Amino acid sequence: MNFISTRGKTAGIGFIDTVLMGLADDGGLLIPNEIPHISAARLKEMESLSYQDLAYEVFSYYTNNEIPDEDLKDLIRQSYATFRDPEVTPVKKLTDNMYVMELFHGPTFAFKDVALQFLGNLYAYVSKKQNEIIHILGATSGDTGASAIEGVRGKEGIRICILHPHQKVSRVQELQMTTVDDENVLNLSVEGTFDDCQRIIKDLFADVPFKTKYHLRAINSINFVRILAQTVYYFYAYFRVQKDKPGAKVNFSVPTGNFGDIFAGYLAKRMGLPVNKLILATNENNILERFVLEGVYRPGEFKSTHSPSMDIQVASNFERYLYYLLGENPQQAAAYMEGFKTDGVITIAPELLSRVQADFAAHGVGGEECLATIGSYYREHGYLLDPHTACGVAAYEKCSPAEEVCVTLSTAHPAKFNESIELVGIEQTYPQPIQDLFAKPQHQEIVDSSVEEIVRRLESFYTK
Ligand SMILES: N[C@@H](CCOP(=O)(O)O)C(=O)O
Repeated sequence: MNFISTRGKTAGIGFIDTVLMGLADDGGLLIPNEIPHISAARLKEMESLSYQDLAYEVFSYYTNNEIPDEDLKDLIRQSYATFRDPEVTPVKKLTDNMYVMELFHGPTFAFKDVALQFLGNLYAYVSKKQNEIIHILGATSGDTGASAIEGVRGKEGIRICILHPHQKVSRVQELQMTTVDDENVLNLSVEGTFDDCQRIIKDLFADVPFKTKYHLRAINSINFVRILAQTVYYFYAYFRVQKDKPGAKVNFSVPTGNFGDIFAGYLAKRMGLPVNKLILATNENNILERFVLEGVYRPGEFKSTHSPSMDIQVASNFERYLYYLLGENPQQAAAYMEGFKTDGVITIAPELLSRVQADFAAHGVGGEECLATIGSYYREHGYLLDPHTACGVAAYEKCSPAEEVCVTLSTAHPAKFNESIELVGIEQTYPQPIQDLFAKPQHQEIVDSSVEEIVRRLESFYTK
């Protein structure tokens, strides 16, 4: 196993180097040179593994023996010991054919912890073993930032800078990031949107001399390890459902903005997990829905919604999927991405669209629909959905036939988005770690959205 770029000019990269490279040096995204296939017999044997053992098994297909077994097990153990639920990602049944997989039991109450607790520990491990300086640079629409900071705060040999869009994340998301007072953390609040933050990050990672000089490392889902760690919970949920409904075909409804979480599901399917349909749930920023329905990938006008973590126009991982859709042809993938850069649109042929629609269904959930879903699940099932999960549930209702089984990924705890929960007229009690945030001072610098400004702030942070 080694890793190659979707654009074909970077290849033969080992696992640790893939982690460190983040974005491929040719500007593409790193992917395995071949997707490992797990046989049906082996899947059967994996059914009763604990979350940690399952993670070890899935990671082992990719780590290329670069991390000794005991060290890998230890990294996994440490990473999931911080979760409040012993199952890590418990699966709850809400109706006969509908399950919710709760991904929010980690330290920052969002699914990002599943991958970023591991990646934070892995960075610390590599930094120590290889005497590597790790300067993490990331962009967030709210959840990734807090989770990445939590994963590495106070860790020796590591500095982290996170860009978030100024006043476009929820109050709790902002507090989670900016109340951290460790010296190795810098929060830049960018006057712009998440897409501006992500564009800056990608420009800086694509500048190989700059990236090398400052040892830039990625925590966003451009980093393949993010995808890999998120793949594990698809296996976990599928096996839990099989226990309840042996032989059931399983759909997954996935709230997604950057296409990372749902791409992890696609990868699990390509590895042999019998995933039926992947339902792509998004909000009014519905570029991905339009792609699945019409075969046209074109950013629209940015809208602030009840589900700010999905307020994204340009989805980072789309390029990984495009590569597979184009028959693993890097020249074509590079040409499509070049076309997107110049014309701002990708249009695929009808035969490719049929393939997309064989794998995915999609629904962009409106604001009223999102709030109505929160209200009805609270009243009818006594279950409080966060607004992103509510988009997942609304998309499940629209796209998954009633007789089919579906798992909706619950990506965050509702306490992170009280602004929206209040609008439904529901009063919630915050978990203590969230309540505590309101009394803490904040640390952040408000900056404009130019690359030059960010470089200036980074250079002063790195040379402190
Ligand atoms: N929704 C994300 C945006 C960044 O996505 P990532 O999966 O690439 O980290 C967030 O909450 O920050």
